[in-house]
Amino acid sequence: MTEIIDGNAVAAGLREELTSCVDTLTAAASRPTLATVLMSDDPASETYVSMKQDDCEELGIGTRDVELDTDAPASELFGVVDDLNADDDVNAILVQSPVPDHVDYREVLERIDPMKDVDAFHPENVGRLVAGYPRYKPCTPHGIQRLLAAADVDTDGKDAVVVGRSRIVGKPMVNLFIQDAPGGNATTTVCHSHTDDLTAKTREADIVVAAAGVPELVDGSMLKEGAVVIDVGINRIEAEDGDGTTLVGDVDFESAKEKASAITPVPGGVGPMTRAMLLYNTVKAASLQTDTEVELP
Ligand SMILES: Nc1nc(=O)c2c([nH]1)NC[C@@H]1CN(c3ccc(C(=O)N[C@@H](CCC(=O)O)C(=O)O)cc3)C=[N+]21
Repeated sequence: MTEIIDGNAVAAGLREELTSCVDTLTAAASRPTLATVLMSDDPASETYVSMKQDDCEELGIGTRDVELDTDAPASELFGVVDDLNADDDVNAILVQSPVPDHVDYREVLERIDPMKDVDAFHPENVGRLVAGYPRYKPCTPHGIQRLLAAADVDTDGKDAVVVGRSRIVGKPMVNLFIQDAPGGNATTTVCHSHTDDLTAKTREADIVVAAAGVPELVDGSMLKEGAVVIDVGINRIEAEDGDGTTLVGDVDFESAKEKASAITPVPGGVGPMTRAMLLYNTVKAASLQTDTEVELP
């Protein structure tokens, strides 16, 4: 029987455990607080940001909600980041991507105080991760490590194939997989759009992480029997009945399920874990900034 890894359930368990950390920090120091900055009219971005805000409220984490017009000058966004950096009541800052074309996202990321950078996208935090002493682990790959652990998948000595080399998923996933266990010590191959024979690589894998942003790229014929399949894709495509859009992953779930020993669904897999690890990093940020120890789950 193929295990369907329930990201909603694993994330809910983690949120529950984080609640006591939030209570400890609130009592001993101050309420952990996350600021979200949205500069987009994209309904998906709006939904993600409001889900993140709702998660915070559920745990007792404070929120700041900044929204900017998409035609505002970049300097206005920089000013918002500067103010949030300087605000001692704000522990964590997330500038939702994508930002409009006239804003250089890289400049935004480099402006965020690395101590408040709960996405772990600032070069200092990327550098620490690559060097092997991460401060914050990037939310999606960290969430994937937690999902694998929850499904009793030991990565140590396994062959992992990461499909996709993005800054926010593929690259940090590789870095976490090649670090020490738990969740690491995997022999890791990274594939991307210039990979000559993707199927030859994925067929060798004990663990496949599909993070290419290509709908249903990985199907059952590309998998080894018993592989563990993690689907990071969130592609909104036209519904088959022509009525609106539907959400599909980077994995063809039905055929992949026939081969896999365990697989994550979309929705309800990696997405909720990404949000849970953002809460985790926010709690960690508050703990670091207030010198208050908490036992992170
Ligand atoms: N600075 C920044 N940090 C991010 O972490 C970031 C970002 N920008 N920009 C966009 C991506 C995307 N992302 C998602 C997180 C959770 C779900 C999620 O919870 N999805 C649910 C619901 C999906 C739905 O119904 O739309 C699920 O998969 O079950 C999806 C997408 C974070 N991102």
